[in-house]
Order: sequence, then C-alpha cells, then structure tokens
Amino acid sequence: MQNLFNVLASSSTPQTLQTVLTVTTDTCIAISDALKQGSLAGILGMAGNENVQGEEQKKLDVISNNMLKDALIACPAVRAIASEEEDYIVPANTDGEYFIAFDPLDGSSNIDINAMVGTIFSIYRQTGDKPATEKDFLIPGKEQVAAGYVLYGPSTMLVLTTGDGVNMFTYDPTKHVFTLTNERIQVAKETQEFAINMSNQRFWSPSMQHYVNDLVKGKEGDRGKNFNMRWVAAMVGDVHRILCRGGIFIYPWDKKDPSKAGKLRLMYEANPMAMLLEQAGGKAHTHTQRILDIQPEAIHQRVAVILGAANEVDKCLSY
Ligand SMILES: O=P(O)(O)OC[C@H]1O[C@](O)(COP(=O)(O)O)[C@@H](O)[C@@H]1O
Ligand SMILES: [Mg+2]
Ligand SMILES: [Mg+2]
Repeated sequence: MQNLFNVLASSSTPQTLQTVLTVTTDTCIAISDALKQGSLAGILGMAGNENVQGEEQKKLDVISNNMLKDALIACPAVRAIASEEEDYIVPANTDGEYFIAFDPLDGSSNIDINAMVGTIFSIYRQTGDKPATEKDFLIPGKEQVAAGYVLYGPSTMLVLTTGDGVNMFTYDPTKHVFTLTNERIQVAKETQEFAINMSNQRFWSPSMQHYVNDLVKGKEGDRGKNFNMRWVAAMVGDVHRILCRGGIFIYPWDKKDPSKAGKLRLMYEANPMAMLLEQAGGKAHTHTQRILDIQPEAIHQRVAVILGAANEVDKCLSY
C-alpha cells in the first residue's frame, strides 16, 4: 500500500513543499495523540483568553496552535505562518518559500463532547528578500499550491490536494504513517443531503430562507424530492462527509452579528476547503462569487460559504 511519502515522492511536488507537508502532518499526529488523552492530560476546557476575533479560546486551540507554529517556523522552507489563533502573521525564515495559513483546531465546540475536530491548512508559494508582512500574505485562494485537513475522528485521516486531485490517507498507528486509502475522490454533482445551522434561519437573507424552505418541503415542494439534513458542527467534519458521500454545506451570510456576516474565515477555512472541493469536482462560492477568486483584504476576513455538489451549489445560487 502507498503511503504519504511515496505518493508525494512519485508526484511533481517540489522537495521543499514535501518537507513542509511532512512537518505539518507530523505535527497533526502529535495533536491527534494529545486529543486521544483528553481529560487524562488535563488539556480540555477553556484557556481563559480570547483570540483576535473575540472568540474564547479552548486549551486545545492554544496547544495545537503552538505545536504547529513552533514546528513550522523552525522549518527553513517556511517564510511565514498565519493562524486563526494568532493576532498577526508570524514571519519565519526570510529565505523560505512558503506561507502556511491554518485553523489549528476546527470545531472546537466539539472537543469537550469528544466529537469530531480537525486541523485545516492552506499553503502558498511566495518568495522575497525582506521578512514577510501581512500584505504579502493576502493572496487569492486560487494561488494555493496545496491544501488539506487532518480529521481527528474514530480514525485520524489526512485529506490532501497539491493541485492534482484529492487523496485521502488513514493514519496507521502501528507504522506511524498516513496510508493512502481513497484515491482521486470525486463529489457527485447531485445530492439530497444538506448541512446548515438551522437555528440561524431568521438571520439569513430572504433568498437563503426561501432556498432552505424548499429543501425542507421535500417531495411536496418545488424541488420534488426529499432532502436529509446533517450537521457535525465542525466544518472539517461536514466537508469530510461531503467528500465521502456528497452533499451541500452552507454557512451563509447572516445579520446576527454585523461584524461577522459570515462566520467562517476565508484564509483558514474557506480557501483550503474550496480548493479541495473544486479538485474533487465540486463547487465553492460565497453568495456572490467563487471563493478561490476572492482577493483577501485581511488575514482574519470572514466569508459566506456555499460548497459541495456542483449542481446543488448552482441551484442554491439561482435563488
Ligand atoms: O456554532 P455553529 O453555528 O454550529 O458553527 C459551527 C461552525 O463553526 C466552526 O466551528 C468554526 O471553527 P472554529 O472551531 O475553528 O472556530 C466551524 O467549524 C463550524 O462549521
Ligand atoms: Mg474553524
Ligand atoms: Mg479553530
């Protein structure tokens, strides 16, 4: 069976990018080990701080952020990192070639109930002769050279694209490697499954309310077919389900909190997931444009997200 190293070595992935991916995924294995110990290691619960976005940090948000930050800035190929849990970008090596943006722990509200969480990462190639600044980091998602996530579920899985399809790897704890288990996955164009936090319905735009009402009406409504609903409450879990068995995931614009009109972060969540979805034959949009075309204005920018089965994303946008 092929493992991550063989797959990268036999592809056209540059050696420096292979190194960055190895450092990232090795650190994710260490995060997975920490998560497995849960309460036994005293790592659950709140850290007692807020991140730059005004969200309360869990201990594991901080622990996983520090693990990834320390490992990546020590890697000579890394030029700078940006993290959901860091106020500013962290410059690493001026000679480095890669920017890495990450959500160290996605779905943190799931940690304390021992449910699915993950680490999401996005990699860009950019060189320069001065230390990197935040402005250098504001690159549209279509320029990503690699994107992926590590899912900490019943098994630990790596889902990765380097711009040539999407592969899934399962971590083999007996061999300490990610083994290739699903190759070149594709998302079906049609679906009958959707994922959205329905408790926000009254805050959505009228057109989004109309679209979701039509899904809920099922066979009796205009769509003429029944839809099932699933919500993991961790984007990484919801996107993983879509890559495995199809569906549409939506975190729409809403008027609940005008400073967060779209909860998910462009650079840490939307862009890497959009690259994975497009590489698997799906689509990823905001309510107005393709996510990968967005020119970022700030590293912590938030966007509305509509991603998954191509025809269903089109249908949603048609409302
Ligand atoms: O609280 P809600 O509305 O269910 O939001 C869930 C969404 O928030 C997130 O948990 C945000 O990510 P973080 O846990 O990294 O802040 C997404 O993963 C998920 O899709
Ligand atoms: Mg997240
Ligand atoms: Mg997070």
